[in-house]
Amino acid sequence: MKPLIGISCCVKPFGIFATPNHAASDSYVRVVLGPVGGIPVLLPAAGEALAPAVLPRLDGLILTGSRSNVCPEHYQGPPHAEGTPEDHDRDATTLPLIRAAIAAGLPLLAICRGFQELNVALGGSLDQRIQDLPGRIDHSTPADQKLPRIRTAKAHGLRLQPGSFVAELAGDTGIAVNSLHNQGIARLAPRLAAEGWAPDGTIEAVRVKDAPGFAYGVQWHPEYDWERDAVSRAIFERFGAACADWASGRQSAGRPLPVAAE
Ligand SMILES: N[C@@H](CCC(=O)NCCCC(=O)O)C(=O)O
Repeated sequence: MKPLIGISCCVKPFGIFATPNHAASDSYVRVVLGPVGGIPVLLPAAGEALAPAVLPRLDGLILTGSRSNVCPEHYQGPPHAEGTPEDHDRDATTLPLIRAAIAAGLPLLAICRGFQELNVALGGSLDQRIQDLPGRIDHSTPADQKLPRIRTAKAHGLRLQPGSFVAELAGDTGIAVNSLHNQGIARLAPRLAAEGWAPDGTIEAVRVKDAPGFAYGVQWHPEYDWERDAVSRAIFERFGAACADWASGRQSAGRPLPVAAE
């Protein structure tokens, strides 16, 4: 049985009345159906009650990227600049969901905003516009480029911790990654180990130090280029293998399985 993979949604206005909808990018659905080898399950931003209800039925969790930003109140940061997009419903859902998933040992892959949520959920903080900090490069989405190029362009290289998860996948070649973010890790959460850095020192990859299984976060977007980039694909294949192991354990341990439709 293929593993069920939770994908975090954002609340986004749709249609002529801009009514709130719960949405996630097609790139996450496709990567779960592809190299992850699972069944995607979109998780609405329905608040903290979602975690205990849904986690026992999942075999893995992806925290997705988004243009919105973690509200600074969650890390005692200064208010965002006027017009900075936020998604309070998503924060209220993913921060407790991350803590519960890690406590349960559920395989977890946090991407971009999800990477930032992982750090905040575990007690870290964020810088809100890293391009304004001395010595830092601009990691944000170039507004004048076409989306395909932004998503697959390699914006900067990464220094990887020898022996770390991504370093094992990248071999000696090292990797270059896309970059679509304004925010970044300021104070690293105590339970996270940094394993990858941009040339300007921005933390780009972390591991949950005391997690029993797969629990990683990346600031870049491997879901945008796994069809052409071997390391991106391998990240999802390793995550999928961890989820498949979790699923087989869940079946054998008799943990709740979705009730088959009548
Ligand atoms: N908003 C945060 C996180 C950035 C992020 O997740 N980018 C993905 C954008 C996806 C899209 O363009 O739809 C930040 O700016 O740091």
